[in-house]
Amino acid sequence: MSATDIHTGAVPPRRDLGELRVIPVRHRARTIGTAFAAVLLIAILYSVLGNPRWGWPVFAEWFLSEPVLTGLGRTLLLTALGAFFGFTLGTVLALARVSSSPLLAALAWGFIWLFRSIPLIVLLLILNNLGYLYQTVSLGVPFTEISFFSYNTTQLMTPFLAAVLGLTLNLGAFSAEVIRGGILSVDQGQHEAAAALGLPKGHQARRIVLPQAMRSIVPTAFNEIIGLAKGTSMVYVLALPELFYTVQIIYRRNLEVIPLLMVATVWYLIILSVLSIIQYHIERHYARGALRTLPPNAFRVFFARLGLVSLYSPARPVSVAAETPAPVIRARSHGSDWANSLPGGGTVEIRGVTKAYGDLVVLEDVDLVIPSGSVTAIIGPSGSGKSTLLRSINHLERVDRGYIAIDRELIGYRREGDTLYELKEREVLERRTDVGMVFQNFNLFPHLTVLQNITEAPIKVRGLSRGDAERLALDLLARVGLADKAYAYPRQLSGGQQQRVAIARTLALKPKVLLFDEPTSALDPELVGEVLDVIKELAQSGITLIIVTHEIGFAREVADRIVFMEQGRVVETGSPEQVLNDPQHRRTADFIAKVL
Ligand SMILES: Nc1ncnc2c1ncn2[C@@H]1O[C@H](COP(=O)(O)OP(=O)(O)OP(=O)(O)O)[C@@H](O)[C@H]1O
Repeated sequence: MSATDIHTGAVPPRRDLGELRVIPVRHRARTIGTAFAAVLLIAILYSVLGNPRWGWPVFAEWFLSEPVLTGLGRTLLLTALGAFFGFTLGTVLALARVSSSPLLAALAWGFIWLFRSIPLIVLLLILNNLGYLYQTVSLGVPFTEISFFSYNTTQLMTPFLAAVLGLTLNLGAFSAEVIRGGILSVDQGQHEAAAALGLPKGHQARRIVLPQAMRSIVPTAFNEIIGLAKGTSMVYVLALPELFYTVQIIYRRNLEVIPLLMVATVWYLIILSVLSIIQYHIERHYARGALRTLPPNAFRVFFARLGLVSLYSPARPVSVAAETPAPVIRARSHGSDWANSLPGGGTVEIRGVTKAYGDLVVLEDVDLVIPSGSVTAIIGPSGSGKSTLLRSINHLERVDRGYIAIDRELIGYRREGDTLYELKEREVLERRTDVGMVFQNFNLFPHLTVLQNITEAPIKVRGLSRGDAERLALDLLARVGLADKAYAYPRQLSGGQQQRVAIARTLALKPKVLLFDEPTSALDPELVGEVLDVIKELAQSGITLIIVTHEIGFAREVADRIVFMEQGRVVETGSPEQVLNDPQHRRTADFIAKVL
């Protein structure tokens, strides 16, 4: 660019820029490192291929020979069976470890402790000698003559069965801890959201918790499987001719030790490479929703290395929409099927509710009746027990004294005279579906698309067909202004959009009562309005709304009644004008003066 250009501010013609040559910065250390790597590689290749003692002709003779391939087949079969049964056992043990039954958890812990302590080789030898300890293996009713079957242990426990059993027990114990680590890594909010939607425990584990846990399970699990594939060589102690034992037999006869060890090594390298590719794809599968953009698949990485394509496809969002064409969404707003089929609001009765965490009394003798179809805002200082009260309404928290009923039906209990019997999990889940809950942190399921988030509970809990559930979900998404986001994953949405999806998800169960736990406090100020607008519209729908909020202006605008809580007690209730403009208690007045 000339000096005149600078003074006049004229932009140089485009072709001038095109003619400029770009010289990338030189990294001297990187160049030396690359040269060193190249020399090292050449030296290794020269030493391996140039030294006749490696015996490559013998390697070539045996690499695809029948006994080696038979041994390889056995290694692969042992790996597959050990991995399948080992991880199945590991999953059961991990679920037992995190279960609320102390005995079950202790039993699982004992199993893991024992089988992680015993070296695999010792375990295999014990199993191989089981016939010495127990002559027969039988199944029957203890202390009676009844027997369903009985086998001779020595005949039953073949070397192959002992190998599969030993590898299964060993991998089961190690993988249980890997799986438990994965389960613990899933946010508590995910469990709560699933429970609040009334999803049964088994379904929660299968559809919500385990798929998310897989992200941290898969890398370590593959380490275990690779260890297992190599660990199968340990079954030589059972004289079972898998890959390693087969080459041992061959080199003892022809004394070509190194070439035959190379045969085994190269096959193990191939197994490991295949497992690594499988691992990459499984990790990629479970990354759906966890990342805003999926990592490229292995083929793309390969072709990108060759410079044939770019590593990432241009601006292609991770959404099913990219793979499945989205159906035409017919937005039906007011007067839709959904709105017409609402069950109407429920009356919430909270009677003498008291709850403590250890010595800390969080709720003390709370008495409230919230009429059907009303909008109640609960306000109060931090730690006053607002969220705990809300969570007690749908039995996410168990109260110590008193009871909570919706339309005269207790949520977590059955009443007989003066006694309350706690309901079974299934019954609690059924009743809970009348009470929807929207959380502060949205708690959407990140591995499911927006549509799947909404349809999960209606299909599982309400028994809707997939088609009906999807129609309902699309209708609700249109109502909250997100019809075009049905096939996106939650992480691809803004906070405000995520919260609107969470509201739609809750509405899909057609609850009588809707609980909002500070629905806007995790949002940036400019996103608060869009969520509040949706809640304002819901206030007209006839559903009973109970909102814990710090948005006093919003509470004034939308609520019929305000409840002020402090130190676990209801201090004052009344219309917004009364509580906010003319509070009866000094503590209410102090709080309002501080927040307004
Ligand atoms: N699981 C728990 N274990 C022990 N203490 C708890 C537990 N959950 C809540 N608490 C305590 O109970 C009290 C009430 O908590 P809660 O979350 O209901 O208050 P809050 O009024 O909703 O507060 P905030 O407005 O800050 O959310 C707090 O002192 C809190 O530390």
